[in-house]
Amino acid sequence: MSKQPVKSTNTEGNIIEFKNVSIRQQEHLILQDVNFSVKPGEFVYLIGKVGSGKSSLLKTMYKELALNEGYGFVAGYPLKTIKDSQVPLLRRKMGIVFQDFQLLSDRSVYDNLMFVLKATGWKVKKDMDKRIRDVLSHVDMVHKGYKMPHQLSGGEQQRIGIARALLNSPDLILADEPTGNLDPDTSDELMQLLKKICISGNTVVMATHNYNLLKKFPGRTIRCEDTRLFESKQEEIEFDLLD
Ligand SMILES: Nc1ncnc2c1ncn2[C@@H]1O[C@H](COP(=O)(O)OP(=O)(O)OP(=O)(O)O)[C@@H](O)[C@H]1O
Repeated sequence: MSKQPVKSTNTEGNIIEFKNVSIRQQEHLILQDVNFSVKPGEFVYLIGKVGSGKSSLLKTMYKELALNEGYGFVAGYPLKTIKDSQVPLLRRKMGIVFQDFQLLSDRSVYDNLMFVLKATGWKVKKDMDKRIRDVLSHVDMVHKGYKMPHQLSGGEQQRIGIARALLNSPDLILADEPTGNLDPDTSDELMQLLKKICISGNTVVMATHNYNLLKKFPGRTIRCEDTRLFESKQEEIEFDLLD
């Protein structure tokens, strides 16, 4: 009998749910009383000052940081009880986009993407080629597969970072300061791309410092402050206080 695919949502219909979670780095308490949930298809910003815990929260979601206190559920998996052997399965349900792109500099765009497909169990060359073409087309980079990363602009490299995140058709995109190294126009283009990906059915959680983007592309905003999370209404965000 074939295995049923793991359902991405919990019984409450949430793709992410945290209840009474505390997050620590080493011994230090970074966030406490973390309670929030995200429905499939939502776009959620995570904001807060430098060191307020945005990356730590994202890392907890992709199981780079252990969740020891409270209940955490992400894309089908309970974070506290997930087995080590299941972590690759969790990671396949999500695409992660980093500020510094994290492309392998010694190989072409195509080979960067091929590397991830091979590492995640793809075997059939024809299917792999098609998937690479599809994700490159999604980010308008279909003719750049032969380029080396250093031959691309920062914005183009980040498009490849997003293409890589999409390879395994994830339900969830986690983006940690994806526009942090980009100029304002390129940041806008990236945002439009992430919004398009969200509209096509993905859930997106994006940590950002870029409050101009928040003004231009308003959305649900969760703020990390003084070790706690707060839902912020757009009009309540004191833009000048956050940088
Ligand atoms: N590996 C680590 N070991 C110990 N402490 C850490 C580690 N990583 C982060 N911290 C600390 O945890 C706190 C939260 O850091 P985190 O990176 O989550 O914040 P952030 O809001 O994402 O900040 P930034 O906006 O600068 O990326 C900071 O005080 C940081 O120094």
